[in-house]
Amino acid sequence: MEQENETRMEEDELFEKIKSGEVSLRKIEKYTDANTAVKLRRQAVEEMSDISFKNIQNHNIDAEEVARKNIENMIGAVQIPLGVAGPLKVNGEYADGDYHIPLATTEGALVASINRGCSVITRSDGANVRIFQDVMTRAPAFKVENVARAQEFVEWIKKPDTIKHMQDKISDITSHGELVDVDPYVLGNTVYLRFSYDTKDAMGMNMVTIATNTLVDLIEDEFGADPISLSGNMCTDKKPAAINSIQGRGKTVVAETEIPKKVIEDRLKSTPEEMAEVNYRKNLLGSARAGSLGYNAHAANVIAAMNIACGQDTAHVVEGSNTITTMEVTKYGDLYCSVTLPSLLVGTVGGGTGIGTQKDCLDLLGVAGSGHPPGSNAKKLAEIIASSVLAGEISLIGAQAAGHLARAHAELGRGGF
Ligand SMILES: CC(C)(COP(=O)([O-])OP(=O)([O-])OC[C@H]1O[C@@H](n2cnc3c(N)ncnc32)[C@H](O)[C@@H]1OP(=O)([O-])[O-])[C@@H](O)C(=O)NCCC(=O)NCCSC(=O)C[C@@](C)(O)CC(=O)[O-]
Ligand SMILES: NC(=O)C1=CN([C@@H]2O[C@H](COP(=O)(O)OP(=O)(O)OC[C@H]3O[C@@H](n4cnc5c(N)ncnc54)[C@H](OP(=O)(O)O)[C@@H]3O)[C@@H](O)[C@H]2O)C=CC1
Repeated sequence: MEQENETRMEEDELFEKIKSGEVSLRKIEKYTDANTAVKLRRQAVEEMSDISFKNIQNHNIDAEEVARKNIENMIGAVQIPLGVAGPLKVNGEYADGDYHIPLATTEGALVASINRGCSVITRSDGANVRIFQDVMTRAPAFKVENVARAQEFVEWIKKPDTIKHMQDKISDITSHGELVDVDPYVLGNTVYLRFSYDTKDAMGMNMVTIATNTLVDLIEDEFGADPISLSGNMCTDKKPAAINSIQGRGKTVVAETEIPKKVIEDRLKSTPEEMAEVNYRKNLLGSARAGSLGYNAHAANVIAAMNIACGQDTAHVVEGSNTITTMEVTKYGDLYCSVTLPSLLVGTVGGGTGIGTQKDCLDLLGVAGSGHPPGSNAKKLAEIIASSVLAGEISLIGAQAAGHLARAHAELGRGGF
C-alpha cells in the first residue's frame, strides 16, 4: 500500500493527528505503511477506550498483504484453536485418498466427534462422494412497466442469442468465470434474473458480482428494464432459502458410506437400528416439525470449523446448513448413511485463502491455489468437506443413539479429558 501514501508522516506526528481526529482511523494507511497503520490504529483505540490489549497484537499476518483485500480498519487478529481429525478415507472424483481434516473451533468435543466419525468411515472403506452441480449465483432485481413487459423480458433473456451475447461480454471481464445459465422469476412488475456461473477454483462471489454488474448495464441499455438492485435476494447469499436447497448454489455434493454393524457396535456403542431410528425421528421428523431447512444434526459445526481453518467466508455456513442426512439399515443389517449438501460454497483461490495459517490448512489437504485443470482444487475441497460432514453426522447420531451426548460435552466441553 506504500505507493498510495499521499504524504508519509513520522509515527509520532501521525499518532497525534489520529488522536486529535485530524486523521480518521480509516485513513491512516494514506500516511504510512499498512503494518504501522495497524499498530497506530490499535494504540489509538486503546487510548480512546482506556484499555490495554494483551493479545490481539500477537499475530503473524502481514497487513501489507491483507489490508488491500481482506479487511478494513485492521487492529490485530483473533486466534481460534486448530485441531485435526482423521485420517479420513475419501473416494471422490477429485479427492481420492486419506486426509487429515483441519478444524478451527472452540467447541469442546467437536474435534473428538469428527475424529471418531472419520475412524468409522475409514474402517467402512471410505466415503463415496460426488459433485452433481457447480455454479455460483447472483440474482439482480429489475422493475418493468407491467406483466406484459415482464413476459417480453423473460422471452428476450432466454433467447440463445441474448445468452451468447452475455457470455461474450463476460469473457472480457474474467478469464476464469463463465456464464452458464440465467433463470428468470417474475413477481408482479419485478423480474429477478438468477445468473449461474462456473467460477472454477474461486468461491466466486466477487467474480460473479462484478460480472453481473456488467450484465445489468447491458440489459438496461439493450432491453430497457430498470435495474433496482444488483442483488435481489433470489441469489440467495448468506440467508436461509429454499431456492438454494432446491436449485443448488455453489457445489451440490453427496457423500455416502455403508458402515458394518460390527464397526457401529465397537466404535459408536450403538446399533444400525438405533441410529436409523434416531436419524428418522430427529433429523427427518423433528426437522419437518420444526419447519427447518436443514435435515441434519450439525453440518454447520463441521462446515464452520473447516471454513474458518481454510480461509472460506464464514457466513456461507448458512447455505451449507441446508444439508439432509439419511440413515437406513441395509438388507445385510449394516447402516447406509448419506449427506446431501445442496449448497456448499468453497474456493481455493481468492477471499481468505491466501492468508498464511489458512493456506497451511489448504496445503494439508493438497488444495491450495489453482487446480490443474482450474476448478479441480475447489471441487476436491468440496468433496473433503462433504465427507467430513458425513463423519460429524455419524458420530453425533451415534452418540445420541447411545445416550452419550450430555456425557461427552460434560467431559470434553467443560475441561475433562
Ligand atoms: C466424545 C465422543 C467422541 C466420545 O466417544 P466414545 O466412543 O465414548 O470415546 P472413546 O474413548 O471410545 O473413543 C472413540 C473414538 O473417538 C475419538 N475420540 C475420543 N476422544 C477423543 C479426543 N479427546 N480427541 C480426539 N479424538 C477422540 C477417537 O477417534 C476414538 O478412537 P481411538 O482414537 O481411541 O481409536 C462421543 O461421545 C461423541 O462423538 N459425542 C458427540 C459429540 C458431538 O458430536 N458434539 C458436536 C457438537 S453437538 C452440537 O453442537 C449440536 C447439537 C447437539 O445441539 C445438534 C443437535 O441438535 O443434535
Ligand atoms: N462481492 C460480493 O457481493 C460478495 C463478496 N464476498 C467475498 O468475495 C470473496 C470471494 O470472491 P471470489 O470471487 O471467490 O474471490 P476473489 O475476488 O478474491 O478472487 C477471484 C479471482 O481470482 C482469479 N483466479 C486466479 N486463479 C483462478 C482459478 N484457478 N479459478 C478461479 N479464479 C481464479 C480470478 O480472476 P479472473 O476473474 O480475472 O479470471 C477470480 O476473479 C470473499 O472475500 C468473500 O467474503 C462474499 C459474498 C458477497
